[in-house]
Amino acid sequence: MREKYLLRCPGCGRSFPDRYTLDCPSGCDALLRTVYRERQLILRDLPGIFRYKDWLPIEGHLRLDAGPVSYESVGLARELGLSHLTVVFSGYWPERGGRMETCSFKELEAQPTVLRLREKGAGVLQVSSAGNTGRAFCQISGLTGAPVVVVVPAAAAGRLWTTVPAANVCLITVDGDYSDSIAFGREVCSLPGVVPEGGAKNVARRDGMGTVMLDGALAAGRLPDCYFQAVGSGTGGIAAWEAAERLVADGRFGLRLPALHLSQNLPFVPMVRAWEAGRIDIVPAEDMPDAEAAIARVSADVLTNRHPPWGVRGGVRDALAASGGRMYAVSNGDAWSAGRLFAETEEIDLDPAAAVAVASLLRAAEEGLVGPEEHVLLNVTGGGYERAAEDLDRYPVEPSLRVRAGEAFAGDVRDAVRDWLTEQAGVAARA
Ligand SMILES: Cc1ncc(COP(=O)(O)O)c(C=O)c1O
Repeated sequence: MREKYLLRCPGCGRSFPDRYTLDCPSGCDALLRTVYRERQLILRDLPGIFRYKDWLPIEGHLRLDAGPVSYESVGLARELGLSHLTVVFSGYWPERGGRMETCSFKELEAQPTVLRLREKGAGVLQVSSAGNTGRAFCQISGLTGAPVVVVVPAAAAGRLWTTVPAANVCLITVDGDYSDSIAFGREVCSLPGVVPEGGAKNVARRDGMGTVMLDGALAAGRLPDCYFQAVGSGTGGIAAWEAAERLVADGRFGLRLPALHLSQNLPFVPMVRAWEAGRIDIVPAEDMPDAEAAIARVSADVLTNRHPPWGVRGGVRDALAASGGRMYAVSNGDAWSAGRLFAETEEIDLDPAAAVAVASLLRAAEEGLVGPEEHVLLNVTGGGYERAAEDLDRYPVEPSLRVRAGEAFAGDVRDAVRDWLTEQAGVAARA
């Protein structure tokens, strides 16, 4: 194969070149995958995730040193009675080399996504988010100058900050929840030149998140037996599975896929319920009854996606089934205690979502679902907020537009976004 990579549809088996393609041209209900020319992992002498450039859908790299950091746990491992616990940390922890200044693994997806879009010349990115993803994209916009339209629920606007000025962000707040932001974002993409980020369909997002598995396996010298992560969309779990399949094909890291141990935060646990009931589709009445009330009660609200890529070919359900995985429902109380234990034993504060993953590992160790000699990878998807608040500047991202509940993307609102796009095109032409 001449190209660095192709996209392949697991539905119809067709392969084709990438044009920031999010869907199979034949219309299959499947997540496209990247197939790279290099079958073995080559490490590049580049910063952050670009060390893994050969397995990212990009040609160049960004000069950003913000990748996952992996280390062998001592304190938490002793507490849990595990002999081989690799922590892969995404967040701010300078002593360990953690330089994701917005404190979550969403920076892993934002970096290759912004670069892929720029290389494909596809336009201006639109991202809908409940907080962490939007913040990560604002940060990468601030660092690279890439324009981005971010749509968030009004209640989440306070989570949108960066540690560098971000002058090329159009932040739109919507009176409503995450699903309303997604719906409004879709309308914004009807403007010529605005491209949806794509969520789980975006191969750059998944392969960026997959660097957690690559980094952890390199640090341990082998693939783990079990992988722990808290999930909302489950994209990180799919990414871990795909990266592990690549490492199996490489041949130097072991031949068995790690079992995915994925967790959600009670009372909103649609994927746990669908998995336990053996359902191919998430049935709202069964799997997320009283969704609004349930979402309001979780401590980790970034885990409350109502439309995860569950039953789609190559989605979360396939990843769990292929790897012999399992799911955990974690209460707020258990997550809180696990977060405190992690802070005591490893000496860094956690994002509430990462605390959910630690709680699931605690339960697995207690119940013998992982053995003391098994190799475990714990994906700590966010943390270091306290350190970041002490060390770093913080720039709130101010909303450019505030949209009322039910307001259509039309008239003045549409004109305002179009004017912003024209202004951005002028900035790009002058650069
Ligand atoms: C800190 C953190 N952890 C975990 C998740 C879940 O990620 P996903 O389900 O997309 O893999 C999120 C999602 O926003 C997050 O912000």
